[in-house]
Formats: sequence, structure tokens, C-alpha cells
Amino acid sequence: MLPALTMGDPAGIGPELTIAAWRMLRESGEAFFWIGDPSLVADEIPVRIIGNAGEAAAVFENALPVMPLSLPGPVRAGHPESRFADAIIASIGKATALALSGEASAVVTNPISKIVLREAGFGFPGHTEFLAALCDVPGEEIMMLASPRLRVVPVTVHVGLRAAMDMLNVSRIVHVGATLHRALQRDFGIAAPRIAVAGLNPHAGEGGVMGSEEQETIAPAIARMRAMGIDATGPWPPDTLFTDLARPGYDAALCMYHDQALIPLKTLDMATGVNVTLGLPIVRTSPDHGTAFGIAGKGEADVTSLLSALRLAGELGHARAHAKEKNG
Ligand SMILES: NC(=O)C1=CN([C@@H]2O[C@H](COP(=O)(O)OP(=O)(O)OC[C@H]3O[C@@H](n4cnc5c(N)ncnc54)[C@H](O)[C@@H]3O)[C@@H](O)[C@H]2O)C=CC1
Ligand SMILES: NCC(=O)COP(=O)(O)O
Repeated sequence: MLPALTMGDPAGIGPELTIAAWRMLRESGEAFFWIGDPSLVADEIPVRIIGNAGEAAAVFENALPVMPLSLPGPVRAGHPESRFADAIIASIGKATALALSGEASAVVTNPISKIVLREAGFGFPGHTEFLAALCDVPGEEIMMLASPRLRVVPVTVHVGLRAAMDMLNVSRIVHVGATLHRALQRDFGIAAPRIAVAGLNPHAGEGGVMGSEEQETIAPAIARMRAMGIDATGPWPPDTLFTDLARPGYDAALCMYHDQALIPLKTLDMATGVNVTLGLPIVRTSPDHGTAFGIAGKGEADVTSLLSALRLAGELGHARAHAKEKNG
């Protein structure tokens, strides 16, 4: 079984990254297949249209295996159009269906533009929430960003900062922490995961002088996780939680909002960061960056994060298969 790579926004850097990934992986045996419009890649590399995922492995060394989708018109790199939304969404839907049926080992997504899809009536903030709906586990989805030097999980994701503050409560923090704990054990092979929980306010509230969320919400959530046998510590002052000195002390940082988690990760490891969705019955990874419309089609896009996402998808798939074998 191979991972299915989605098309992403055709006007973004997804097509050129797909071409670059195939060129780099064609001889290594780290095969994948792509679900998209063949015209986006066929001028650059050989393409083989496949009817089912099982045909992809034999083809990969000589051509990019493509499950074809048709776009309703020509694409101009860097110029997104909402008329492409149906095909972008269909690619994600097809990849997910193949992963759910066991025909694909994982879903690896090329970047989409949230505003372009929203303008076309798409009802989800991003892949993370859409995939949970497709997998019939709405609300179970957890976003993790993983890189060689850091793993972070935001408790609140694609919402404005004020709304994120309103969403923070003990049960949500515990739910995300427990999902993270299980994923670190099963998917990342860490027998006794150490989870560092970030505070929300400056100095983690400094005893209530700079905010009360640590005392009222975060510390009780940590206590509940500890009672469940989870090695959660904190709340730690967020400004020093990601330093070189602090990071070796934990396996993942549980953060209170999107940018608290993603800023340190992208600052440290933008090129090698991978977005992983936890809480799904399938493996899903993605590069950590977006559509990069400003450089699309210019040959400047770095493929490292997509390669990391494809590799991590393979590793997570093996880990899950191993866990399934062991536990029956
Ligand atoms: N997984 C996904 O589908 C994601 C989608 N997005 C979407 O992408 C769109 C653009 O978001 P931005 O905040 O501008 O983030 P972005 O990651 O697309 O771009 C930020 C900066 O990084 C550069 N960059 C990004 N990827 C690069 C690569 N592989 N090689 C070289 N340079 C690269 C861009 O040129 C830009 O200067 C938004 O609509 C956002 O919603 C953002 C993050 C993830
Ligand atoms: N900032 C991360 C991001 O936007 C990725 O979202 P998703 O499309 O993977 O849900």
C-alpha cells in the first residue's frame, strides 16, 4: 500500500512540489500516487494514469502514478480561483476514501487555501476538520506539528484568538492531552511520553498576578491528566518552553492556541516540519507550509517539508500496523 498525495490548490506550489518529490523519490522505493489533474504535471515529468491504487507501485520508478481529476479550465500559478474548489475537495475526499478502505496507506495533503475554499462555500476551516468529518469522527481531530527538534499540539486550532480563549476548558485540554499521549505511544513509539503543558499568560500567570487561566483551568487539567497516568507537567511559562535548554525535557508541548505552537516549530524547523492529524482512524500528514502563491511556478519552492511528510506517513503507517499486530 502506498500513500495518496492530494492535488492541493493547483495555483499554489503543490504541483511543482509533487513533480520535485517524484523526481527525488523515484529510485528510493518511497513511492506514492497523486490524485489530481494530469495537465498540471505532464509537461515536466512522465505520467501514468492509474485506475486503482494497487497499480501505483509498479509504475512509480518510470512515471508519476496519477488518479485523474479534471479542472474546469487552465491554471495560472499564483492566481487561485474558487472554480477549482470542487476538484480540490474531490481530491481530498478520494484520498480519504482510499485510506479508509485500506487501498492507500495514508493521506498526504498538498496545501489548500482556506479563504479560496471558503469563498466557494466549503464549510470547514481546513483539512484537519474536513478529514474528521470524512472519517466520521468530528471533534476528535487534533493537530500536531512535528519536526526533528520539536513536537507541538495546539489545544485550539483554526479560530480567532478571543474565541480560542473562550474555548479553553479543563475537559478540552484533557481530551487533547489524552489523544496526544496515546499517539506518542502508538504512532511515535515513546513508551512513557512526557508532555509539557504551556501556560497561557505571561510568566504562566505568575500566581494569578497576570491572569487566572493557569490556576482555574490549566493546572486542574494537568492534575486530571496525571490522575489518568499521563506524565503531564506545567503550566510552564510559554516564553522559555521552547528554548534549547527546555526542549530535551519533554516529548511534546501541549499549547493553548495555534500560534503559540506553530511559531516556535516553524522558526526552528520550517523546512522539515510536518503537520500530522491525530485522532483519525487513518494516517494523515502534510507539509507544514501553505500554498505560497507568491512563489508558485517560479521554481523557488523547497520540497523538503513534503518529503518529510511522505516519509513520516510511511513511518506512522508501519507503527500503526505493528501496534495492530501486537494488540490483535
Ligand atoms: N496544510 C495546508 O493546507 C496549509 C494551508 N495554508 C494556507 O496557505 C495560504 C498561504 O498562507 P501563508 O500564511 O502565506 O503561509 P505559506 O506557508 O503559504 O507562506 C509563508 C511564507 O513561506 C514561504 N514558503 C512557504 N512554503 C515554502 C516552500 N515550500 N519553499 C519556499 N518557501 C515557502 C512563502 O513563499 C511565504 O513567504 C493560506 O490560504 C493558508 O490558509 C497554510 C498552512 C497550511
Ligand atoms: N496552520 C496550519 C494549517 O493551516 C494547516 O491546516 P490543515 O489544512 O492541515 O487543517
